[in-house]
Amino acid sequence: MAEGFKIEQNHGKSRVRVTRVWRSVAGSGDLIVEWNVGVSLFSDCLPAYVSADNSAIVATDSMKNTVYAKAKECTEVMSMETFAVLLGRHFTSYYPQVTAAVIHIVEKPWERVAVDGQPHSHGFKLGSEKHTTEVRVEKCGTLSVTSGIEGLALLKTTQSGFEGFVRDHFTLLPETRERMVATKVTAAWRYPFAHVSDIPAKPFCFTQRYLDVKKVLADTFFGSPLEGVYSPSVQNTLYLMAKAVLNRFPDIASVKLRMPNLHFLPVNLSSKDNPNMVKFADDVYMPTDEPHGTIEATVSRAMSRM
Ligand SMILES: O=c1[nH]c(=O)c2[nH]c(=O)[nH]c2[nH]1
Repeated sequence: MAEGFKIEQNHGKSRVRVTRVWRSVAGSGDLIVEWNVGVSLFSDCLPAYVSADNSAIVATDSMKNTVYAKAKECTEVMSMETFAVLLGRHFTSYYPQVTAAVIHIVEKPWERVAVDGQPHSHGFKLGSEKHTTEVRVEKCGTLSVTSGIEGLALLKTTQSGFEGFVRDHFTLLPETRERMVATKVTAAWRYPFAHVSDIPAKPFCFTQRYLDVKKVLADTFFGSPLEGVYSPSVQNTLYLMAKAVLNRFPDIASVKLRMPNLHFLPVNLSSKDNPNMVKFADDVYMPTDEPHGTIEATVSRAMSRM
């Protein structure tokens, strides 16, 4: 409470870009990660807002420097979830006035290349979808860790339709059992670690889990290699994808999926003189993501915490 007003505040540094290289990691050559780090600190610094007293403020410039200093200290390979917990623990234990820290990281998808079928010891190329994490650490050690995927672009040329929806005065869309379906999945799931002491020591468990969840999501979207699986709507496919993740990983309590419906519109072109210039036969489409449908849901186990 200040001067009769309530103020909730936090401050931090966004888009701190850091690259860490670990040299000659056993059996695989150099390892590189490129992280885009966001730090938000919740601290008792009301006087800065109310009476221009900056004495409790941790400079956002110092937060940025801390990211580089801690990356330097990480001499062993580390997942970005573990790095985020490490940063959160540092900020909440080093500064008395900091009550909580939220660390957000997006990893740039550098992937090791193969040359003549052999993994390259120090060559990488950029992939597409990104691994994300958000970690909140409280001073008392209470923890929340979510991980996610951003930009997982998936497409099927068939085995998709959309029927039985509301038809009214404004409806033009024909019903179909044959269409393309494409999306760019954003996913987030929460781990069960409730305290900083619960974080597992195994360095790759978060990274491996990210790869496993991504595979379950994509495999469920596509179905088997030859027949595939029919999608009656993006909504139903989203639900089946989330359910598959929850069934496969009992320690994940809830999954949030955002799946835009990126349209491929049938192309029919005609004029009075040329009525059949381009007649659509499931072959020529106009891709467009503007506008696009937005389908989003969080699927949880009953009694989950997310
Ligand atoms: O899978 C779909 N879900 C919708 O909600 C929707 N709405 C729409 O126009 N096309 C589609 N497709």
